[in-house]
Amino acid sequence: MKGQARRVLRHYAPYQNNLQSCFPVHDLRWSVWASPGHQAILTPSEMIYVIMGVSGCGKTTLGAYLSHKLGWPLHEGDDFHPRENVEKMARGEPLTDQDRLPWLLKLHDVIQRERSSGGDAIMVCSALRRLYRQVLLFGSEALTYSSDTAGLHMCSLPGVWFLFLYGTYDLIHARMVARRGHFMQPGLLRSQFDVLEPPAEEENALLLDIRRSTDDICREIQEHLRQLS
Ligand SMILES: Nc1ncnc2c1ncn2[C@@H]1O[C@H](COP(=O)(O)OP(=O)(O)OP(=O)(O)O)[C@@H](O)[C@H]1O
Ligand SMILES: O=C(O)[C@H](O)[C@@H](O)[C@H](O)[C@H](O)CO
Repeated sequence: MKGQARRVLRHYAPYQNNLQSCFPVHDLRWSVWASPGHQAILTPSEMIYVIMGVSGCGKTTLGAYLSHKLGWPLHEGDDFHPRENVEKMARGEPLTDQDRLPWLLKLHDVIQRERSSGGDAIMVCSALRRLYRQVLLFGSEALTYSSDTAGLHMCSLPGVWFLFLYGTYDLIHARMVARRGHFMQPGLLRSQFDVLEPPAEEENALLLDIRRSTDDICREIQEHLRQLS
């Protein structure tokens, strides 16, 4: 068992009898689930960074860079879109919630697999709306809660952090126009901003300004990782 996991178990042992129901401990990289009369169960979940933001904000660029720096596997969300979605975007039509849902569920499965195998990983996914992020974390369960309940209780999972790349429309549009050979048209950027719901703090989000270089952004993420360890 890892040193950190041992420390976590020691810390929570005295409180175990007072716990009324199963609950996740949110601020730890290791997931600990405890319930009355049961030993805390340690599940193997290391860190998963989901790089999010509108099209053209630099997700793929940062994902590749970070994956190389950290030696973590990279899951590129675009590779999981069904062909119809890619064709739709290439025609200049924005995706709807219905188009995105099966894609988000597939990405949820990837996150689940990584969490249960205890590996670190990076995922690139626009994750524009809060509900999309909840589907990434909780799968179809996120759809069965009312928005109030979901807003209160289903906003984060231990060991999964959203890295939100933010910047102005003009900066991102200029980068998209300069980019070559990508199916996503700059004309779709406005619709991406229309749908975007920036992540709130309780969603385990780190906000990263895209005016900085990829290397600078990467350093901040490495610092974040050091602080959590
Ligand atoms: N920090 C940065 N500084 C300057 N240019 C950048 C930076 N990050 C990315 N770029 C450039 O911006 C463009 C968009 O980046 P990228 O393709 O990584 O965005 P994306 O969010 O993955 O887009 P999409 O969601 O459409 O696939 C690319 O041409 C890339 O080289
Ligand atoms: O949610 C969405 O609308 C899509 O994921 C888009 O963000 C594209 O996949 C991406 O931007 C193109 O690479």
